[in-house]
Amino acid sequence: MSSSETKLREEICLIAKSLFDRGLTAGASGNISARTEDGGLLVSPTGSSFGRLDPARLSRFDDKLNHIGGDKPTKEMPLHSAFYDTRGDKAGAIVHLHSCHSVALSVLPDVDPDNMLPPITAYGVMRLGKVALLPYFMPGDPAMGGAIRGLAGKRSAVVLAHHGPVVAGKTLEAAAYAMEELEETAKLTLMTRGMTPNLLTEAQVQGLVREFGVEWD
Ligand SMILES: O=C(CO)COP(=O)(O)O
Ligand SMILES: [Zn+2]
Repeated sequence: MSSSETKLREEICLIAKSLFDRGLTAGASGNISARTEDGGLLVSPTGSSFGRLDPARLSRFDDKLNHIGGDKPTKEMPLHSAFYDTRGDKAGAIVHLHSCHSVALSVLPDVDPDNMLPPITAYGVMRLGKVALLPYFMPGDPAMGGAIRGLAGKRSAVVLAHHGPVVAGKTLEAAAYAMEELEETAKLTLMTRGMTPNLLTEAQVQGLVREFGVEWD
């Protein structure tokens, strides 16, 4: 095994444990994947806990998405592969969690499905762009992949209603950072709901879009 793959396996498990330890996903929920140097994928096994992923047991796929090693992969492979297929180089890793505030916001009325998070903080806008709210699907339903494909690669982050957020990043670290901003922004949104908070203005949002190349179309 290449040293970069050994390093990536360790990074996946470290980041997953950090997310789990801070309560961003509980029990055996969530899944994570990252592109390997040879164009394949490393993926968390189905039924595994983010608190105890084992680098040696991660599911390994080749560049044709054949399962070539490790434990049985997450049942959300169609979700992950839809992001990789539609976002090209912009998707080097995918993180899916069951994060409390994101899920709470996903079930409230009057949430804009095209842009579910109000522009409260600069980092929320910078790291996420517009976040789409997708309808409910049963966990493992391959139709989730179809819903992601329907976004045509224009969104790096979505929330599945009654379920949880999914974020694609260029790197695993970028995907994790964006995921943390998503959950923090959902929390701030709930904390300030009904209080008519001041939001970033359209001009301030557009300034971030230009300066940081945020996807906002
Ligand atoms: O979050 C999950 C389903 O949406 C967890 O499923 P897996 O254990 O198969 O990854
Ligand atoms: Zn899930």
